[in-house]
Amino acid sequence: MPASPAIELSGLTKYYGDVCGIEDLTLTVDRGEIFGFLGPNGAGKSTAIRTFLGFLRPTAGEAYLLGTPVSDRRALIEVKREIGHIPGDFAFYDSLTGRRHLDYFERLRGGDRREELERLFPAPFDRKVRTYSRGNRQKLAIVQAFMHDPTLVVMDEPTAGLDPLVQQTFYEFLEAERDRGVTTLFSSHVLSEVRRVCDRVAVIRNGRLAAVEEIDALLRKSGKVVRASLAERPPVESFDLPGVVRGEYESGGVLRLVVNGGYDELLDRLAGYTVEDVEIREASLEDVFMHFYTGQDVDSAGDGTTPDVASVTEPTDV
Ligand SMILES: Nc1ncnc2c1ncn2[C@@H]1O[C@H](COP(=O)(O)OP(=O)(O)OP(=O)(O)O)[C@@H](O)[C@H]1O
Repeated sequence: MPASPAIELSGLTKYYGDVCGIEDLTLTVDRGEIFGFLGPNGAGKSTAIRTFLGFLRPTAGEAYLLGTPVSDRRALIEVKREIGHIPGDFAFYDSLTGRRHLDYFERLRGGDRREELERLFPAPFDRKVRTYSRGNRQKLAIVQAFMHDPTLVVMDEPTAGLDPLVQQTFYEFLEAERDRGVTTLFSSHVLSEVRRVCDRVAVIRNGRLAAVEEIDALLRKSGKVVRASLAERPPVESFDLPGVVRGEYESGGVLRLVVNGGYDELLDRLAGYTVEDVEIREASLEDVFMHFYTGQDVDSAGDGTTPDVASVTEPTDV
């Protein structure tokens, strides 16, 4: 029998009273994936993680971890032995040293890989956590999440506070874990890191799933960014063409268009002006995000429905 998915969400919904945390999340994370949960502040990433790990009771729906329904509390205790977790707000005991924390987690769940991880993510383990920088707290959180050699690790913004070198070590570590068959899911609003390391990504917007995509497909779908310096400064609405999903003038006066097909029309239109310079490049994940966060009803399945350039608004903070 094939192994059950690492994570399965079925209509998972969580309301805090009247406030929507997440609504009707349905998705599957396969074994051995590095899966990204992307969304701006307040999108529902933490709520999703805390609900599918069983820390919050869902308002509706069900989650399965390694095939076990989270609502089965007894089975959940068992399956948690195979799971590692980095919460967004790790509640360390400030007056204890890092080492004492790790001793505690080792007694609780095991620590076969503790030494290896302490070497990989060194922190001042003999100092009290009170004195730790944000990065050192994160390193301690990483060591505790992986040291019992879990099958699945779920992390809420794990790289927050890590310096670039340690981030790099962390990404390489995740890739090596994937090669061993370990599944990791992490939330982020740092798009470059998701692009760098994830196999697939769920984009979450206002508590709902906006898309689940392979990273490559997401970037392909996002099309190209065309930056053009024009001698004239035609209104951005002049480029309200099929395939142009977003348009604006940058502060330096360069016209910037996110284009997804329909290049002929755009080139024809540009040819009507004096083009002093033009650059066409792959859209970044930031540009992709703008599709999802313009506040327009961009089709979540990405079937090409696009808002008019003129009505495209500034993206929210991602
Ligand atoms: N304990 C709570 N009580 C009431 N509302 C909450 C609570 N926790 C979260 N929310 C609300 O649920 C929604 C989703 O929040 P959540 O923290 O899950 O988002 P997030 O994507 O993790 O954001 P961030 O990146 O800022 O951590 C927000 O509207 C938030 O205000």
